[in-house]
Amino acid sequence: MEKNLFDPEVELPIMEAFYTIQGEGYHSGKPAYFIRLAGCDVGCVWCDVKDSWDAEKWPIKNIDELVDEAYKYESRLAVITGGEPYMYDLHGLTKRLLQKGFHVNVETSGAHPYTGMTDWVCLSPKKYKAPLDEWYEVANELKIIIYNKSDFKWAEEHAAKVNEDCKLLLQPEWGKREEMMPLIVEYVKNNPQWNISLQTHKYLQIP
Ligand SMILES: C[S@@+](CC[C@H](N)C(=O)[O-])C[C@H]1O[C@@H](n2cnc3c(N)ncnc32)[C@H](O)[C@@H]1O
Ligand SMILES: Nc1nc2[nH]cc(C(=O)O)c2c(=O)[nH]1
Ligand code: SF4
Ligand SMILES: [Mg+2]
Repeated sequence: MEKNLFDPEVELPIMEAFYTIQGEGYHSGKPAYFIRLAGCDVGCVWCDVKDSWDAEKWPIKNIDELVDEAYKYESRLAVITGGEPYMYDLHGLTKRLLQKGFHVNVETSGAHPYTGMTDWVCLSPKKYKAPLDEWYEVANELKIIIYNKSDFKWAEEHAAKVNEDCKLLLQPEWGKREEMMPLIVEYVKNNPQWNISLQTHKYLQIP
């Protein structure tokens, strides 16, 4: 990995941080403070935050100040996302959030090692850079993005690797949702171990 010019125990590159409603996945509908780390080397063609990829475009922010800002809001749920948050060691950020009484949920592709502490891990594997094996054991939720028909088979390959408590979710790629939703509905009706996840924040037009 590239050598960081900052100490991730103290500061991290941040694209944005905002209070909103968790729009997708198992915890959809819950108010949460989102921290979006800058930087991703996975390169999904359909990524909806490509602006996050180049970490150098974004400021390095102090972790204590970030967590103090999060603490001003009512919810004690924090979601760490990106970018790919595990490009960095998350020990410092997750420890500080937990000390302040937050539940710490993370969104990750699993392409980098697990660091720090979490209450909930949403693993969303990518064809462009496969998850490391360690993530299948820590994942609380497997969220597969359905971009084309072959992704159902690919989803099952990942489901075969996760732990037995892991929730299984299929989420349409946003640009393909009209084409893929009918297939997802049929698939979930026939394979009820899977549930549907929608990006409800996009329908609601909130961040
Ligand atoms: C932007 S990513 C950031 C976290 C991490 N890099 C990852 O991919 O899991 C957050 C979530 O959005 C999903 N996502 C990204 N672009 C999407 C799109 N166009 N349609 C549906 N879901 C998308 C990802 O699969 C992931 O579950
Ligand atoms: N409201 C809202 N919910 C989200 N859940 C996961 C998101 C992400 O980009 O990681 C996201 C996001 O960007 N906004
Ligand atoms: S891993 Fe996540 S942030 Fe990175 S390109 Fe893919 S969807 Fe975007
Ligand atoms: Mg998003």
